[in-house]
Amino acid sequence: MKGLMEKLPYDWIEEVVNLAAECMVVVDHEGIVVYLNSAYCEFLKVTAEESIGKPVQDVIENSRMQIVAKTGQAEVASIHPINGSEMIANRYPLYVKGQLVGAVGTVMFRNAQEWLDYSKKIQPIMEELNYYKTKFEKELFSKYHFGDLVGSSPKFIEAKKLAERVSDSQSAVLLLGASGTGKELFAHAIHQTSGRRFAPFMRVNCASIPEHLFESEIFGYEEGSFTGAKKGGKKGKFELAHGGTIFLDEIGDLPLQMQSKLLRVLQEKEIERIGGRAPIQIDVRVIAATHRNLEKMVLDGEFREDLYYRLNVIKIDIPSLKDRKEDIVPISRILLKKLGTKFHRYDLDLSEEVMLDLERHSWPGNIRELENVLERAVNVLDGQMIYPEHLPLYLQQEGKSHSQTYSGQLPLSPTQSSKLYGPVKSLKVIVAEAEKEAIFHALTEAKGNKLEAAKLLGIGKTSFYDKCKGYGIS
Ligand SMILES: Nc1ncnc2c1ncn2[C@@H]1O[C@H](COP(=O)(O)OP(=O)(O)OP(=O)(O)O)[C@@H](O)[C@H]1O
Repeated sequence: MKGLMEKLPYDWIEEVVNLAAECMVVVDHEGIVVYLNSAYCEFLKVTAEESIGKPVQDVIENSRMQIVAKTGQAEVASIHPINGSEMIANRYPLYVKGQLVGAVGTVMFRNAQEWLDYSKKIQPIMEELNYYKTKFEKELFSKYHFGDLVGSSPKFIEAKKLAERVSDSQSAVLLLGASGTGKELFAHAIHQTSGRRFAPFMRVNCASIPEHLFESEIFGYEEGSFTGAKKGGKKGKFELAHGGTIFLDEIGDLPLQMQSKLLRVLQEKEIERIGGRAPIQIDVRVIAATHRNLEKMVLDGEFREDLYYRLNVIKIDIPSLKDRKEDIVPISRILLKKLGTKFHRYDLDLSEEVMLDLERHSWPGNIRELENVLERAVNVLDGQMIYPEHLPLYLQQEGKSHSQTYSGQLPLSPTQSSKLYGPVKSLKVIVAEAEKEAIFHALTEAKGNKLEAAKLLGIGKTSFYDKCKGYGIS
């Protein structure tokens, strides 16, 4: 091999090194710089003259060249922070006639501009990756603890104590309660207190997955198992939850056919991907939740009895807000604190009248509805105290009808009337306000589902969307 470069004019060699090796440094056995090419000089903003003869660590920050020159161990594609940038460095020991005489180092990119161009391309990709990583971690790992479950009513304390006691058991848990009572929060807290807390928490909304996609979502599939199957296949939720907890939300909405498939997984403790040849062992703890009456569904033949018994090992009834009125104000205060942080509004409080209005309402949407009511109040509030006029119209009306029924002072004097109703507005404005409130109310009841909300209001989809647009409701 010797002499291969003999025909290469000497002044070409340097150019070739500059072009081919990008940034290059050569050190001797003691780690003293013996060569630094012009691209590296340019990048480091030094001259070759001032660098050659110096220990490499004095020329290149974070250098490990002196180590490689001693150990003879190559370091390939290592991340090397220089000038505030993460460079990719290769360090090779230099052997001449079988003797370790030093080391040669290169970093990718010939100059800072090249690096900048590259990092401009890579930056948005890294940001996107971080965004999905955080989202994935957020979704996959539970975030609530029992400390987040506010309430001191006996029924609620009983439910919370039972949940805490069974957290570490491997048995299935069935959470029963009306919509918005905190079933998902309970599921998170149980997982978070269990020995599985460092493993994933996977939520499956049985009501929202279309029937034809259920199997592939839950059990996954192998590559090429059907038209449109992703390359490399896909893991199902059970596989993703391996070692952790799977939360089967709205289990009462699971179609019968899917109930049989789910039962099989729970019995066999293994799943088979669509198009897969071998079963996959899984170890997951199941927590199911529903607002529906599963016992009645079993009697009506809508829910499999055997599945019901599998899921109903530990049953926890979560009380509705109307059955724990004493918790309404403490929960509201906690929610106001959270809203304060979200909207940068601090020391928010409830007036006496508002506390009474909140305690009087029946809260069909439970804590979710309470959250929406308070968020709305914070949005229309100027100071820190929430008064009845900051509540949605339907709550104001309830409050008013209560005072009308019980005050025994009807008809009201003009002063009383304007105190209660405020200044007289045009009928058009009053109708618009009432419509807006009705839309908010329906959206709360329908958990944000616009089609459902339109149905509740008895109007068409287009008309509903038009109204939302008109009132700036997104
Ligand atoms: N005890 C509680 N203390 C404070 N906030 C709560 C409590 N319970 C529920 N919440 C809040 O109320 C909202 C609804 O809770 P969650 O989603 O857990 O209810 P859910 O019963 O699972 O509802 P759905 O059946 O509609 O899915 C959430 O934003 C949650 O943070």
